[in-house]
Amino acid sequence: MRLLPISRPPSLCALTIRSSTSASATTIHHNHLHLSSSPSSSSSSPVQTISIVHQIQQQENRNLLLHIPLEKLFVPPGIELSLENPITRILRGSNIVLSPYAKESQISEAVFVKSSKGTEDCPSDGFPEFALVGRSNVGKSSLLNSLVRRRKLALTSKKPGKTQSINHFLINNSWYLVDLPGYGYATAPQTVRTDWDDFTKDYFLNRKTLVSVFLLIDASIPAKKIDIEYATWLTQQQIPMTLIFTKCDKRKKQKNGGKRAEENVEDFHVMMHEYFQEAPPWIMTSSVTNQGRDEILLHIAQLRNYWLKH
Ligand SMILES: Nc1nc2c(ncn2[C@@H]2O[C@H](COP(=O)(O)OP(=O)(O)OP(=O)(O)O)[C@@H](O)[C@H]2O)c(=O)[nH]1
Ligand SMILES: [Mg+2]
Repeated sequence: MRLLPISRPPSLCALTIRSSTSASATTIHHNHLHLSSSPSSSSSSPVQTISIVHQIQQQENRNLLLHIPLEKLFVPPGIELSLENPITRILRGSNIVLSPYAKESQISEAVFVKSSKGTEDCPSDGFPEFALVGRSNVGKSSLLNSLVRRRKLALTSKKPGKTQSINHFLINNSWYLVDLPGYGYATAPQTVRTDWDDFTKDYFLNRKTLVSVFLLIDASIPAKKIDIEYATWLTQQQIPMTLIFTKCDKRKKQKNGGKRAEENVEDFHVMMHEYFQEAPPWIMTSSVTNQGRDEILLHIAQLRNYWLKH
């Protein structure tokens, strides 16, 4: 098995940490991060260099290494990374560190509850919820179906603009997945589109039980300006956001920019770099191969369980 590193700008390759003790080295075991101390020969100052290496199994059986600097990891609430706590699991195909809160992640029941036209109409039982948003056709409804392992719970379509309201799906009778209308192009008239945008943004700003917005980005094409704008808006409004890269199963095509999914993901991070003070959680997925399904469910579980306890 040959592991090929992805080329990337130097700024994204490694994090340098000042340490009061001797310099340290990092050993990576697949998705585990293992920090350990060892003397450094290349540096006279006590400096520690750490990078996280990710192994991503590609559809065509290529293995790629994805380097994630420590500062770009998403450390969920409830844990701290330190040399005293040396082995930490990173969710495959993501920058998300696993915490002890990631319990009871699997879905045993999913029920469509209601379609709402505004935040006030949404269910009022206080259960925590996670909302899927993204450009029309990015794969929101497909991802929801993949997560709940039902082919047709949320309606999908090749034609953009299928989902037109706030749709609540009750999971395990204790939390919600919420399917939202897409932004960007849609076959609906401009006035109706503006309406969706308004009520979606009002929902983000005013929904008290919203734990995280899942912003879906199509990884089979280069990032769109509108995705950057949406991510920036959510960040500016301090709305918790997880970036979900979709369609990672698709092969690269010249007409779509000629880049592999992980290269488009990397480009997106580079473009967003200046807007984020802290790295948001991100994860690579496919609703065709179900890549990332268990990982998203673990991510949801740890955010949800922490939210319920605090
Ligand atoms: N290859 C591939 N195709 C996908 C994936 N996810 C969705 N699609 C396809 O993309 C198209 C749009 O999927 P939807 O799930 O309806 O997209 P949506 O974001 O809910 O769209 P709107 O409701 O219109 O905003 C469909 O033809 C899906 O089959 C994926 O992971 N891989
Ligand atoms: Mg949809």
